[in-house]
Amino acid sequence: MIVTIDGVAASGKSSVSSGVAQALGVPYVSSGLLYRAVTLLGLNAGAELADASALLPLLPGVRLEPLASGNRVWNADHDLTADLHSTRVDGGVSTVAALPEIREWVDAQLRALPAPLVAEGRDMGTNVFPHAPHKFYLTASPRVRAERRAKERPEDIPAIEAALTERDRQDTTQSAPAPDARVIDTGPLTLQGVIDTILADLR
Ligand SMILES: Nc1ncnc2c1ncn2[C@@H]1O[C@H](COP(=O)(O)OP(=O)(O)OP(=O)(O)O)[C@@H](O)[C@H]1O
Ligand SMILES: Nc1ccn([C@H]2C[C@H](O)[C@@H](COP(=O)(O)O)O2)c(=O)n1
Repeated sequence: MIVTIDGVAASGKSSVSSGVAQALGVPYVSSGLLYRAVTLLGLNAGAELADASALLPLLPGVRLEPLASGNRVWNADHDLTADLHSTRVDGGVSTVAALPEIREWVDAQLRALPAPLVAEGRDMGTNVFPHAPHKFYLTASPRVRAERRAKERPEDIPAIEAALTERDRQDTTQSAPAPDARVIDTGPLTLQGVIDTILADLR
């Protein structure tokens, strides 16, 4: 069984997916971490982020470890995870995620994983696992998402909100909900409330 949880930036996808996966006793996979890892390696190498041919040679050592408690991304024996959620990576990741060659590489990594699993991102329900029997799509207003993010980042709420809105705009192409996804506005819900809503639907 595959459960897909897509949604806009900072809508709670990874926190909710982790909670749902732990309740089900299965792993979850955060596809955005792979796009973030490609971006980090590209930035560190001084590569042009819009040039797939400069990025693809950096990827053979990249491996995602889909633990239910939190995913980790490795480049050979170097753990990249702690560096993937920086403002620097946020600023470049949409450029990388727009490259068809990089999307193909990410999709292949995800499809190679064994079911059952919870998969989160933007196009899990539409493109990567279109036949998944259970699909969800998380939303919340930019202000609500920025207020949540501000608890984890040094920037102020208006700056975070502006960056999230810009990333939503850049990611629009791959971010449409699947027609058969249940859309959940997480704004009025607690994190546990969203997890419980999904678990109730699955039962
Ligand atoms: N329903 C909720 N109520 C309150 N806080 C929440 C809720 N959902 C998520 N959060 C908090 O919002 C923040 C962002 O959540 P999370 O990182 O899971 O989102 P995301 O969609 O995976 O983000 P990104 O797109 O940047 O990878 C976290 O601090 C998380 O604890
Ligand atoms: N399936 C996916 C997952 C992610 N992306 C892109 C778009 C995001 O800006 C970026 C980082 O993802 P996040 O950590 O915010 O979930 O990666 C995508 O295009 N498709």
